[in-house]
Amino acid sequence: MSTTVLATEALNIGYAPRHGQRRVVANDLNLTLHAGEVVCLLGPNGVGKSTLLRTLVGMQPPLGGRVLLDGADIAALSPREIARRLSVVLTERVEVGQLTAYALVALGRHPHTDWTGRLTPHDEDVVRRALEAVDAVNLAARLVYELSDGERQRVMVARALAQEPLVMALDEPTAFLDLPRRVEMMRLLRRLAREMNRAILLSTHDLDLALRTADTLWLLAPGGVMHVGAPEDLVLNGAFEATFASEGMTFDRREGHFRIHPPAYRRVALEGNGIVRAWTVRALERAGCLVVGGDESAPLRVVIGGDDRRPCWDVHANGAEPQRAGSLREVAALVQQSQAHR
Ligand SMILES: Nc1ncnc2c1ncn2[C@@H]1O[C@H](COP(=O)(O)OP(=O)(O)OP(=O)(O)O)[C@@H](O)[C@H]1O
Repeated sequence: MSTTVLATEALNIGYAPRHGQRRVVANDLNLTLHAGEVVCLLGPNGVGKSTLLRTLVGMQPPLGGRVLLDGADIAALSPREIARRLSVVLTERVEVGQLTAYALVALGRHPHTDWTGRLTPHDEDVVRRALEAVDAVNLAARLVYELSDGERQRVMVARALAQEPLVMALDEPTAFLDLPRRVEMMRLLRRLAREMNRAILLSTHDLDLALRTADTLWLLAPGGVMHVGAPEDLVLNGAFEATFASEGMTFDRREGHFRIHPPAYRRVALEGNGIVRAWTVRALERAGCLVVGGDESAPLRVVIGGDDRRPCWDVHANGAEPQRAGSLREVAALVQQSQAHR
């Protein structure tokens, strides 16, 4: 197993205001993060992901236990000592005034420069390599406030990289990004972990991307219960499904994604296979149906015909003459009509 760069010992997290009630979010967390590893911290809203992340990076004191950064208790390290080992990328937009992307990334060298803050040729080299690593050399001279969300996020990751940390912690780095940019960001983080041997910890609500990208999931369930494991193990043992269990939604273990079930569903037997079947299931579920196999009995039967490029559907309702549909919009309309006439 590779080097442990961050660990917790019997860590309790939460809030202990001077006036008011103590609020425990999770207790007795014993977690480890290794060099070269991508860990995704997942959990439903309000379960405590940000609280844990803030405690791990030393921005919030623990209620009990310790966080060890590179073997040292983070509570005993100075901010500069922490910054040499750990960098943080937060979701909130930081006010950067008139800084260029280059100047912002160069700020990442601060923990390594002398009191004048002057960059040595080595520091400049590190900044250039950080920009290269996130494919942002062409953004160097641009003002940060003019960048798109995706471009700014890459520059923020470059700033974190320029710190040359052992651990990079990112709070929802894919928030505000469109799907291609989210995939790109996750790929980038994965590559940085592998090629630069960084440990990367990120919190996210992107369940699908986390399942596909993370080496390890830290799954924080309601009540502060933490499940740790490879994504596939946590799907197979049911922890993933249980953590996100919600009325009207079930997790499809075979496909690895959640299905949304409208509350009032009607059974529809579906005959047919392949890609047309998959999209027909989606359309029928959206129309409020529970789709069962073609060999099961149901008041409605849909039979797929044609081929993948030009499919058609025969809708049989309660033994009446079948009606032919040339699109899934028509299938949904026929299903709804037959419901109205029930
Ligand atoms: N400053 C605070 N003082 C007291 N309780 C707080 C404070 N900040 C957050 N909490 C509570 O701690 C719990 C965990 O909050 P946290 O923000 O860590 O959850 P989260 O998993 O990051 O949520 P989300 O996914 O919605 O961002 C919540 O019940 C929240 O109300």
